[in-house]
Amino acid sequence: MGGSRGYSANPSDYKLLEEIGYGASATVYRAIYLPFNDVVAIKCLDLDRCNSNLDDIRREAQTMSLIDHPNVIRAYCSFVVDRNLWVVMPFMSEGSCLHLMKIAYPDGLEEPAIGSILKEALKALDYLHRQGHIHRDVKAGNILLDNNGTVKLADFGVSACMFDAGDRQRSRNTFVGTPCWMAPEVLQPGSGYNSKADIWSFGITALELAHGHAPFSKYPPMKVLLMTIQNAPPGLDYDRDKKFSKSFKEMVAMCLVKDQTKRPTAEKLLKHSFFKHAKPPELSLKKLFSDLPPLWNRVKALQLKDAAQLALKKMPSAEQEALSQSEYQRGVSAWNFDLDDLKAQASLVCDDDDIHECKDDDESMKSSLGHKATAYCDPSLGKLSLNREVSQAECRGPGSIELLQIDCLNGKGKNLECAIVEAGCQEILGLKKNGSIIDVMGSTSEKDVVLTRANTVKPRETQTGPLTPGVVLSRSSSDWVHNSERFENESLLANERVRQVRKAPSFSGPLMLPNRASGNSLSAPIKPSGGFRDSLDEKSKANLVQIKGRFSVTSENLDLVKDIPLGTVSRRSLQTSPIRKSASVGDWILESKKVPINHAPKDLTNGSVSASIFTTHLQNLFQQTSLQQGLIVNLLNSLQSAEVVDASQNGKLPLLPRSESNGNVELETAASERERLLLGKISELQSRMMNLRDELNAEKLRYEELQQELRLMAGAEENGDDAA
Ligand SMILES: Nc1ncnc2c1ncn2[C@@H]1O[C@H](COP(=O)(O)OP(=O)(O)OP(=O)(O)O)[C@@H](O)[C@H]1O
Repeated sequence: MGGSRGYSANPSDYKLLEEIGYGASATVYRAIYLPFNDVVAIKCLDLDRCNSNLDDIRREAQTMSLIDHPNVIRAYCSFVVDRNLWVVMPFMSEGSCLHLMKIAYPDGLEEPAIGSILKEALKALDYLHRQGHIHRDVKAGNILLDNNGTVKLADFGVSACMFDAGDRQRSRNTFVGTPCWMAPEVLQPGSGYNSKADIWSFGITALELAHGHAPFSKYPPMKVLLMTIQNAPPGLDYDRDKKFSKSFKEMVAMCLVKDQTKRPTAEKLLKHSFFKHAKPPELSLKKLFSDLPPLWNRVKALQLKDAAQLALKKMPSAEQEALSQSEYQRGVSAWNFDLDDLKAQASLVCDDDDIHECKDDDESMKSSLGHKATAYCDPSLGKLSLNREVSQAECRGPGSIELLQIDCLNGKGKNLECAIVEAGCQEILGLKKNGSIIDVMGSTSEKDVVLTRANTVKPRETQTGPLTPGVVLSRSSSDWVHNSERFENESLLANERVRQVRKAPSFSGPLMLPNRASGNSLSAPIKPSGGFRDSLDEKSKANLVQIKGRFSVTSENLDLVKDIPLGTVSRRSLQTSPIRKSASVGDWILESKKVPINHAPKDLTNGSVSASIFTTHLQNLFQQTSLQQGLIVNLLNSLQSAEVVDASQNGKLPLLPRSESNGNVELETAASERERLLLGKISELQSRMMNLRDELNAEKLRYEELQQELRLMAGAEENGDDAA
């Protein structure tokens, strides 16, 4: 292979210089072809990282060398060096449009520049399509610029062959590509696609150049897949994109039609008024790079930033994901998809902010990918990918990455990422304080910088891996513990649980929860009955009749506590009362056994018992009776108001209507109903009070009788002594 135009296939004829680009499986170097002293670019493809066999690679490289169009990068020659394929190409001194935007135009380019770039790229596509080729990877990262304004479409053939041997859709339902740029028909297996897929990607590239990033670029790939299939096509917004012309918007809309048959061909699109009025690139593009440092320095700065972003992800498990995400964010086209896997993952993705959207996504997936609902709930899928966003800065695409860069270049960076970038950027870019980059970037407001930093230091968590109870609990249980500390009330706890379930990602399938290790264990499952029930001892549980609000009623104390709101009982009374506060959950438990109300001393009449024992016992009894009396009085004092509040909250008593507009009749009805219920309660309480009074009087009588007996016994003893 090779040898065209006199370039040899001898590696020693080339001197590799700086790295000027990197992709999924290739690194691109600036190089000198020594015999001619000519600057070239050499793409070094790591054959070990490619899936295709050498024959496929050779064939594609040959195809590439046959291409002859001013807007398509052609290979001068290609040859194998160790385990690498070297492809020698013309050197494009300003690199790709993506790198250009990343380094200097985070919010996109101006329309005249976009028009020029797109027109040249479209000419390339027109040529390729006429030749029967589909590019399949049209994006800003593959549009190369030279300092004289030349625009060339790159990455044709070789990378496609590297990964899919000429057929992007493989038997395993996997395909490669950069999802944000992919046409819906490419993402949907079996539907087939043709050169119109390039027109869709071309439309996405137009948006990328206009905004600095592709639509949906902040989302993980599986979500992009869903959104591309289900959402309305992206486009230039008539309000947000006011600065762009109507013809530009129209041209984009023509490309981004979901029905591929309705998209124009490249030839037809070239006739659109937007391109008719496009300026020659040498006029509109040169000024874009006038103040920028050399390409290799820009690339190095971007690499440092990427490396720093990866360094931020310290957890080993996150590294792989971060790397993948970084590649994805960079728009690397060799992101490998397994459609089955993606469908499974996509069904589990649920963004906090996008619960609704996610729901729609699922619906769409069901219809567009032919999945049944049960497929999404199948725990056997085994894989879980919670909505993964490595960091806000990363996810917001090149624009936000650039802001971070600005922060660092200005020497304001304080976090790890900035520290690393800061250490290298100034030197790499050869910048002085009044250097061109700083001037260009200095226009960015302080606010943006602060925002970017804040976003970066607060990465959003994502977990990828098998759906195991541990994964679920590690997140939810800590939240639970935190929240249960705040809410003692069982009903509040239940509400909180509902909220947590809503907040948590929607996991489908049964979960085997581990047994509680200890009461304080963070991983302890929350029982449906809540904390209060757990606080009761075994005996209480056995007697448990009802848990009502904050109170338990057991069969032992049923009569005593029936319907009495104890929360209003004074503390002083409670210290010696049968009501105590549960230490664990702060609820009140009534222990009727402590003070047996109707307990009559059985041995009082037994003459063998000494009078002093009787006296102590009777004094205790009297004390308890007095306390009970005090308790009853306290209860009665507080009962009425407490009952009103409690009953109102429980819906037993109708609250008086507050709105005056309800009219007098309604007001009166409610008032009389309320009055009736209150009166009922009062009479019920009165009868209960009378019963208690009777009991108290009986106790008093009994007490007096006992005292009488005591006196008699004492007198008898005295008489006996005298007689003796
Ligand atoms: N001829 C060239 N002149 C200057 N820079 C180049 C040239 N070819 C490639 N590059 C730079 O190298 C980067 C990677 O090159 P390329 O896209 O061919 O690699 P890749 O592995 O195929 O990447 P991708 O993942 O996008 O397919 C480009 O985005 C561009 O910035």
